[in-house]
Amino acid sequence: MHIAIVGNIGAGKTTLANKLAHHFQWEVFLEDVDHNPYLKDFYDDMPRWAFHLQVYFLNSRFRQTQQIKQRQQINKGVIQDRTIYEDAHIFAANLNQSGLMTERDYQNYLGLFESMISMVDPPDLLLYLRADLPKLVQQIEKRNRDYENNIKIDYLKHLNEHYEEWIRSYSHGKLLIVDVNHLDYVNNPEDLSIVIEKINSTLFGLF
Ligand SMILES: Nc1ncnc2c1ncn2[C@@H]1O[C@H](COP(=O)(O)OP(=O)(O)O)[C@@H](O)[C@H]1O
Ligand SMILES: Nc1ncnc2c1ncn2[C@H]1C[C@H](O)[C@@H](COP(=O)(O)O)O1
Repeated sequence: MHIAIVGNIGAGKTTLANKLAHHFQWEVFLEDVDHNPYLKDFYDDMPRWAFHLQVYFLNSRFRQTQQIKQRQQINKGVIQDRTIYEDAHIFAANLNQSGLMTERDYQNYLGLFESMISMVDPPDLLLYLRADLPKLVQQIEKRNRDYENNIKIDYLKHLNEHYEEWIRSYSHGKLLIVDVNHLDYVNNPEDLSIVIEKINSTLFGLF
């Protein structure tokens, strides 16, 4: 079983991924953030570093998908924090449309993505955490990563628009949308139970 958690920056993916991994006793696969050599530079100067960051994320995410495939082959459950789809359909697309990644670099990137994607298995369940801008801002501030302090509201807004468009057309498998605006699964165990019930119901028909 493979559940992938998707959503905008600060939506609560990592927090939920860890909690679900604990609950189901499955392995968790997180994003390569702390050792990412481009992320800080990217936030300082997006046009300069957009292509480098996308290639880095694409490679690290692809490597992760292959590790997840191996776990699936031996019937291990997996919770994944963010997918390779989001790199291309959300982040790279947004950078290109916002004029922060040139058409030449974007097409080069998409060629690489297309070559890789045929080797990627979709998750059994895509769990989209939908959050409005105030919730995202509040949670990004709460996490307090210094390089994210200057993220513009417009950047988050455009990412949210891309998420909504992508989710509308998602067709690779089961999809569960959870509105997290009024959920606090950090401090409130009942809120976590609500999410777990929804997952069980969507995946196994249990409630
Ligand atoms: N539903 C929630 N309610 C309250 N706080 C949350 C919730 N989800 C996440 N948080 C807090 O918000 C911050 C960002 O969450 P995180 O899981 O790192 O988001 P993401 O991985 O989506 O970027 C963390 O400090 C986390 O404790
Ligand atoms: N593909 C990406 N392009 C740009 N930025 C990205 C990409 N994938 C992740 N990020 C950024 C967004 C955040 O600053 C960190 C971690 O993501 P989070 O949603 O907080 O887990 O990396």
